[in-house]
Amino acid sequence: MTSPTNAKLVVLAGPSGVGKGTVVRRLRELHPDVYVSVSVTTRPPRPGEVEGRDYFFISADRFDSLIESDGLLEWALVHGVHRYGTPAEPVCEQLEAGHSVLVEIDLAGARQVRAARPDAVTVFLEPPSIDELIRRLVGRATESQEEVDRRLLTARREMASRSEFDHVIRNIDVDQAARELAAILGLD
Ligand SMILES: Nc1ncnc2c1ncn2[C@@H]1O[C@H](COP(=O)(O)OP(=O)(O)OP(=O)(O)O)[C@@H](O)[C@H]1O
Ligand SMILES: Nc1nc2c(ncn2[C@@H]2O[C@H](COP(=O)(O)O)[C@@H](O)[C@H]2O)c(=O)[nH]1
Repeated sequence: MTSPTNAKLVVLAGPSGVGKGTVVRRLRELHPDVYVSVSVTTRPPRPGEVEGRDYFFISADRFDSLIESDGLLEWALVHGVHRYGTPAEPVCEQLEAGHSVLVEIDLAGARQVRAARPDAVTVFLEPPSIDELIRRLVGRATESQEEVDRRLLTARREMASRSEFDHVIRNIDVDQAARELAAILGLD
């Protein structure tokens, strides 16, 4: 898989609740043509999530088939519960067509992409503080207390990995963070 043009593969990672989804939504408002990969997941949809927009919600058997057929650029068991993966084909197609691609994934996935595609540009989105991260995760109110605790445990490990990334964006203000991400994607 090569990208003959200036098309970039940009990986956005960061702890659960830091605001990755929120920043990517703002990026899409600013740059409606940006291509954002849609992951597959074995997690059930949350209220309001739309198939094919937020995720492709698939069965564990289907996920196994995608792994076996090399259909995923990367995949991971995230927070020890559900599997998530990046479908390889649409990413390759976009890059070959000269379009930059943004993938929003966890730390394990970011490491796999970096190994498979050393030309990928990695971005870590960090919170202003751990207390603010907790406020955001709890305030979102989409997870049980048990799940919040699990995500915070993972978050502490992920925060320690920030120096592995090519860029670090501190998500204080959503608009500012989205503009910094756009600049990395070469959209400004
Ligand atoms: N800059 C910000 N200031 C204040 N609140 C924010 C900011 N960015 C995001 N939030 C809020 O934080 C919460 C978590 O954001 P979001 O769901 O985008 O996180 P995430 O990193 O995508 O999480 P996950 O990895 O679990 O999917 C949301 O309620 C969102 O509105
Ligand atoms: N390795 C991958 N991680 C992914 C992918 N898609 C999303 N994610 C990460 O999962 C967590 C949890 O997401 P949620 O929607 O259940 O809150 C989040 O941190 C995402 O970054 C993927 O394709 N591969």
